[in-house]
Amino acid sequence: MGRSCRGSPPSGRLESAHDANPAARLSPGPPDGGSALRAIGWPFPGAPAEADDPAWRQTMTAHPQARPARVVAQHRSGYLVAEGPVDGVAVESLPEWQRPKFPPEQRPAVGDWVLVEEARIVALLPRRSAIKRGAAGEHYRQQVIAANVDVVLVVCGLDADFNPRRIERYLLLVHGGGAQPVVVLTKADHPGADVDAALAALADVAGADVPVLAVNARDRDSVAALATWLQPGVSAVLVGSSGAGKSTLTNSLLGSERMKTGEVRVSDERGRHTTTHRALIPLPSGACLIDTPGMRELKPTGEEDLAEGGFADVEALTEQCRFRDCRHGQEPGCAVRAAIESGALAPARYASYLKLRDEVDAAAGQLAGRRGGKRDEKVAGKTLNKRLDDKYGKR
Ligand SMILES: Nc1nc2c(ncn2[C@@H]2O[C@H](COP(=O)(O)OP(=O)(O)OP(=O)(O)O)[C@@H](O)[C@H]2O)c(=O)[nH]1
Ligand SMILES: [Zn+2]
Repeated sequence: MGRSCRGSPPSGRLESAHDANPAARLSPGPPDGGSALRAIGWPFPGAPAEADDPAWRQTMTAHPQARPARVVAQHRSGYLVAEGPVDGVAVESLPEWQRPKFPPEQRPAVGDWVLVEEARIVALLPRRSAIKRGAAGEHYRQQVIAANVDVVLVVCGLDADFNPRRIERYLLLVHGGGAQPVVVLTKADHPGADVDAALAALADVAGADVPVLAVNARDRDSVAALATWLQPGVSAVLVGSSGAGKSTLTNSLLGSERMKTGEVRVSDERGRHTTTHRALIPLPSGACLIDTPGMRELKPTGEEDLAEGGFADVEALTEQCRFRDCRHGQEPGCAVRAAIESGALAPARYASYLKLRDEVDAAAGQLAGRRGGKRDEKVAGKTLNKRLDDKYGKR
């Protein structure tokens, strides 16, 4: 979504006019017409039953007694869900989600919207976007880190943390998940910060469709530049390495000091209180931040597209090599080497491309193996390798 509009808010489709409608009174959901849900990222104005998404309306019609709620956390045998900017409550999962064979990426994750009836989830509203990563382990898995994310703020400090390669990686992984990435360079106020140099270093990393902003995360006025992407109904997440300024940014967006870890108490199924991380943070702007652990180490899932995910320039070069299976070594007519020699392609960016390409390929092979079932793993991997060879040349 919003991929073509540099600098414009992602909420155009979220704000289609739905004025007060008498049907709202008959709708499931809280009596306030949905504003409590809206504070935690419900993507549509107006009452829940008026959701501007036919699939959502259909699911809600099938469960007229149920109420929409957002998943805040996964729980031993169920989920914690919230119906507004209040503590989550424990609800039971749909039985099929508990089956060991059920694909983990199809189970609700933080940020998913579900329909709840008497402390039981009765349906999952179709996911509109997802930030996924490949999960390490013997069996290849995809892990949904956060669902229904509209905006991903890729946070990177303009100090020693500044690393175009890491930003590249985040952008590749965010791409394809359906969310708009925005690069936020913090610590612009540091004496050593060179904003112009950083923007130049990111010129081919963040394409025309990825806004880049330099801010002082401690300064509310500076952070106000993000308002465009944080309008009502928008769900945003912050990604970035430790110390990049995510908490500082969150506090400035909140306009008040908040505990660093945002601990809150929730009731578990026995009515006991446990302490947990607050996953949905309503912002004064009307947007909602999803703060979930697990965003730190992002590994490709195998579904990323290097050309569309920020490496269109390098992919285009590889297609100009004289030999289709060029390995960009000593072959004559190699467009990649020529570009590096002429300075048109930074060696570090090319190295990063190769590394990410290998990671994506490896994950894609495992993914194909998994999708094809255990027995077919080799065959599926071969087919995929052939496709990759056609695409990238033999390696
Ligand atoms: N001067 C200045 N300091 C900043 C800025 N952003 C962050 N800092 C400081 O950098 C340090 C780390 O910032 P945090 O907000 O804790 O970083 P974080 O990304 O939340 O780190 P983790 O919680 O470890 O993931 C703190 O001392 C902040 O005050 C900025 O834009 N300007
Ligand atoms: Zn070549």
